Amino acid sequence: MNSSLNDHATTSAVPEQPAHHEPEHERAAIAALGHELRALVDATVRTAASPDTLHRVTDGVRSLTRQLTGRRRARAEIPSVDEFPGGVRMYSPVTGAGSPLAPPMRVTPADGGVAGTCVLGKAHEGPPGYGHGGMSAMLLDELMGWACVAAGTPAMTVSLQLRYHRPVPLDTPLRAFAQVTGVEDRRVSVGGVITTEEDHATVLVAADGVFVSPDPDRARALFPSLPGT
Ligand SMILES: CCCCCCCCCC(=O)SCCNC(=O)CCNC(=O)[C@H](O)C(C)(C)COP(=O)(O)OP(=O)(O)OC[C@H]1O[C@@H](n2cnc3c(N)ncnc32)[C@H](O)[C@@H]1OP(=O)(O)O
Repeated sequence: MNSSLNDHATTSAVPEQPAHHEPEHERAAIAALGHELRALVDATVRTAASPDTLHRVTDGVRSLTRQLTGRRRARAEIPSVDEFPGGVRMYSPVTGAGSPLAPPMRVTPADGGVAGTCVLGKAHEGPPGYGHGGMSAMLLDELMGWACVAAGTPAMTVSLQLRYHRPVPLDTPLRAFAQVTGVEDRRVSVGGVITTEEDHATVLVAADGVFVSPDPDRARALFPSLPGT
């Protein structure tokens, strides 16, 4: 599960006949393209190439984009390769192996909560050499959503408070951690932090969030393609 409840789906093209492929085969292809696109994004924001080179690359990228033809996913359509809520989200802007925007963060269970590891690059920069504050918020929001799922209470963010103690370094292995701290009816309280992998004791960013499990009618309206809604 993750926080990719946005409109990126409307611009993602899918293979013309995805049903003919095994999910793992499809996921591998999606991840391979995502990997190359992230490399392209990284090269794009780091390059000092000449305008001529940039124009030539622009033409090449435009012709590549034209190859992603076929049926396009509808706005609220859940990809067949995904497991929502609570599993693989191939195009999540935080965890998605197929997303050119994602670091991507790898999520695993950890003592009483969930841990997320990733490296932010130049494309995620805020202050020179450090991560954008919005990226930290996005990483934590996502991971705190995963903590809700891990606690058996899938829920959406209704409030997120961030405290930025130290800048988050780019090109450095990071570790985020999130855990549910309380559940009251449909309201779930969640805490989260970001540290470096090297130094778990120094908190760079801390967050407190309130998440709410939508009532069944609201869930059906929000996620019409979710099985069981
Ligand atoms: C289903 C799982 C989906 C998982 C997706 C991954 C999520 C990852 C994290 C995200 O990024 S989510 C995206 C950003 N969040 C949103 O877009 C949520 C926008 N908000 C909503 O759509 C609705 O508020 C929501 C569906 C979450 C809840 O609507 P409901 O109509 O089901 O609940 P309602 O508004 O009645 O509120 C339920 C309880 O929460 C309380 N509440 C609402 N907002 C609150 C708030 N800000 N702080 C504290 N409590 C709050 C509210 O008072 C009430 O308390 P009581 O039950 O005691 O009356």
